[in-house]
Amino acid sequence: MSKMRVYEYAKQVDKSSKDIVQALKSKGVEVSNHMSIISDEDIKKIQAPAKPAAEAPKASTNKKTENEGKKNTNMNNTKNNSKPNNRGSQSNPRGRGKRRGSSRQQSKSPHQILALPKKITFIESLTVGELAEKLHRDSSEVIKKLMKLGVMATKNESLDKETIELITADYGVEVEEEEVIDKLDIDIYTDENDSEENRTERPPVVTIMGHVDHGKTTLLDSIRHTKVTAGEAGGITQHIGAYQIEENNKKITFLDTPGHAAFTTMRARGAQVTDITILVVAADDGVMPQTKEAIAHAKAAEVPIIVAVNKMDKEGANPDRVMQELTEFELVPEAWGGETIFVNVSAIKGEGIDELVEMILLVSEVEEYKANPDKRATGTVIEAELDKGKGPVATLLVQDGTMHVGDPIVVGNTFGRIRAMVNDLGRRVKSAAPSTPVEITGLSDVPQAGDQFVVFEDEKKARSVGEQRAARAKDEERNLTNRVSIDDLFSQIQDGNMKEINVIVKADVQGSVEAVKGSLEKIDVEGVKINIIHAGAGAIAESDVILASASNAIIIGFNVRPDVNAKRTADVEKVDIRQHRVIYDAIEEIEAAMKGMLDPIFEEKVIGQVEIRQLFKVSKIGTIAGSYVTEGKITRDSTVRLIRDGIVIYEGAINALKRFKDDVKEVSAGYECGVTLTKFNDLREGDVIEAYVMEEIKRT
Ligand SMILES: Nc1nc2c(ncn2[C@@H]2O[C@H](COP(=O)(O)OP(=O)(O)OP(=O)(O)O)[C@@H](O)[C@H]2O)c(=O)[nH]1
Repeated sequence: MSKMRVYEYAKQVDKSSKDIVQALKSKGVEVSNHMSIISDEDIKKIQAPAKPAAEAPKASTNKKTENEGKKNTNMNNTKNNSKPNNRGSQSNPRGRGKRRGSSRQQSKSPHQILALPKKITFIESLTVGELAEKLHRDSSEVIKKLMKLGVMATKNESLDKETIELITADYGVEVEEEEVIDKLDIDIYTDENDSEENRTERPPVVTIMGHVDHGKTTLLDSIRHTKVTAGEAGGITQHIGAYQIEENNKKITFLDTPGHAAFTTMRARGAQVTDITILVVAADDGVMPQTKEAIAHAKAAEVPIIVAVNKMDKEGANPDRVMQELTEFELVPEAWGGETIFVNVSAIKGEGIDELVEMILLVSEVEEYKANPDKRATGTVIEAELDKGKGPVATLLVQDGTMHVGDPIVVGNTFGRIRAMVNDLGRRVKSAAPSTPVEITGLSDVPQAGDQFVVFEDEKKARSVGEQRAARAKDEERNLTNRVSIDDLFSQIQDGNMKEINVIVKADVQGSVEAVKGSLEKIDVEGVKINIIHAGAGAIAESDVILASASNAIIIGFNVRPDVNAKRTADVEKVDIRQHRVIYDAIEEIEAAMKGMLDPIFEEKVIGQVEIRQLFKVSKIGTIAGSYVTEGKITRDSTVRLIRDGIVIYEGAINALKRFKDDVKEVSAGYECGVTLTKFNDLREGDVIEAYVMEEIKRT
């Protein structure tokens, strides 16, 4: 009994919480409101010497009951006399059970006091009316009590947990929030039949990540060819998105879906499949943007990293430089006193593969990956597609338990019975142990990569859960009206739906990233926090959009553009990408949106993309970009942006747009053209010119 809330104490001594807060403050006790927690010592400070210490609970309870009784009688009288209609309207919107409650109240004589319940329960929230009913009190009485606490609520308004607790405490009624068990959560159907002794060693699951062209695919192929003997493979290896090798009777599972995508999509969907990440860094190129991104992903997932320094056969190979560069990311080689394993390899020549495999086994020995093969299987979807002949096919990674042909299964929002299983060697198998990837058929629909699966005990249950999950997913999709966008930030903040704004920041250079981050964090709009969930240098990638979609975030791009995939995904997922060239503009826009002061804006509409294929230097004119319109069209009067590797190099106007020798007004997709830009000559082959116009957008 050493701690209580201000309002509890206030009730005991029959004073208002406000008075108590003031009294406490005047004695130097730091309290902010009725919910603040105070100790016996604090209480002592404000107790007048004449008044005995806090009344014995018994006495105060009695007093309260008396009080409540009186109030209740009054309320009933008032209502009966002056508001006869209220009652009818009150029972209207209620459900059956609830109506019974109110009719019970109705049948009582106005003078008869209904006892308060000892305890009430609720799920998530209650409306004022529902709470009143549970307390056997009239709504207007509860509304008055709320007013006293400074809460203005109508009968149909929902109350949050804290307010429900306040009111019930005021009545001296116990309250408990009931946890809802989601019958459609497949986790609850996993096989409970588990114990530590049943868990045995399982193969590690390895993902290969690294910068474009550093040799991920070549390394995966090389490992597979070196370690899977031709005889075993029967000459045909099957691409199922993952494969297993065996070395010294120990297996290793490799995911060969592109590492980053696998990581981001799966992690965005809450799945963690990777045990070890191989970070491939080309010895002649060193640490590059995607190397950094890969490190960030692996670290966020707390997955151990083994560095494979690739392309050692190349003349310019400089493994020391790679090591040096990686120390900045806390990847320090053992030779230099660190803990990170570095292996020099040449994927193309198959050199260093043995050592790499050995190191993977070493890490897995240390980490002791375990699973229980004697229970119903659970795991994650690696890949899935619709096959014309076979129907939905999915590669599943069994993460725990053993899967058998014939098992009833729920996979994401679909279900089925496993008709056939094929392993990575293209062979039909009857069962799949932990860490084994298998391609299955027999599902009723195509699941998504990253979906979880659970083998069920009986098929009927699997069907019922699967069907309901599918229905719910459909509903959710329908309800996914709008993700957060700048335009509706203010209304969401106003509605109280938005307490935190998730933001992803992408900029051309790290310096800008830091600057944008810093300024965003400084924005101060009452009660709303900006939460930067990811920030980095480089183009806006699909993984950024997926992350934004998973966390309902806005992407702010500073001097960078989304690539094609990112743009497509952003359209589908309705992710708001805001692009700016001046940091101040970006900050101002967010701040204005948060305050509901957005000016009517012109929005840019990209009308086409042009790829520069060949350059012609003409002494008087400058550089002419021999180009090809890949998408949409380019017009003479459109504004253009020159993009190189996702970074905006130039923004301005077209100087001349020609087809052959003629000036033209516009050129459409599929045609070649010659372009010169106003006051800009540093064009390169492979650059992309994006043409856009500004359109006024009507706010809805
Ligand atoms: N000399 C040399 N070239 C290599 C080696 N490994 C890969 N390459 C070459 O580097 C290029 C890129 O290799 P990939 O395996 O496609 O690289 P990646 O990282 O999978 O590339 P993306 O899939 O585009 O991200 C190819 O031309 C390979 O032949 C190596 O060990 N030595």
